[in-house]
Amino acid sequence: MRKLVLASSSPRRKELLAYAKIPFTIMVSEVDEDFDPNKDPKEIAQDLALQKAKAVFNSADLDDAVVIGADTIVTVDNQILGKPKDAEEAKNMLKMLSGREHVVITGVAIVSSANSTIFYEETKVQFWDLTDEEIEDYIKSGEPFDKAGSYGIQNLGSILVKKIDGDYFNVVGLPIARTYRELKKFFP
Ligand SMILES: Cc1cn([C@H]2C[C@H](O)[C@@H](COP(=O)(O)OP(=O)(O)OP(=O)(O)O)O2)c(=O)[nH]c1=O
Repeated sequence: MRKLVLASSSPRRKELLAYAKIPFTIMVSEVDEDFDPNKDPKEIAQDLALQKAKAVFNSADLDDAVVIGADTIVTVDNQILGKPKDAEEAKNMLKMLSGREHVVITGVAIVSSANSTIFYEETKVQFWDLTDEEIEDYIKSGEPFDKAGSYGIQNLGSILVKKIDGDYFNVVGLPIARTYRELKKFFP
């Protein structure tokens, strides 16, 4: 049986991939997540996903394995919001997102020795108007810091969200239904 490897340190991705009931192991390789902000966000998310998957694929004797990597970014006003560096940046991001719609893009790369697949999913998310106090309280919870756009829809961040259009799991970090369909092609 071919081995599936998740190239991710994200506990959310581990949980979501487990839903598909395909056994997998986790291996993580350091990838410098710098990107050119002038590039198309869809390309950035897919490029970073591919870099993560390739870094793991090339780091060990994984010739027969299938490696999956993903990257999630938030875009609003043609700006790309990654993970906040500090509370100030988290505050600025949440202020930008308050009362309006933004787009969450997750790029996914599935790499094997014979062939690879790269795709993305996008989900529109609309936030309620947020008061300064709500933003401060949310930052104090610590939740924004390891998340693109400074929020996590799956926990306390759920109370910021008015509406979503698209795959919920894509926002959390892995569009699992589409990913499952693509993965099945590697495990006929
Ligand atoms: C918008 C949003 C993002 N996120 C998370 C998903 C990703 O883990 C993170 C974006 O960072 P990523 O760089 O995509 O992933 P990561 O660094 O956490 O993990 P790895 O690179 O090892 O795979 O933001 C949520 O958990 N909930 C949300 O609602």
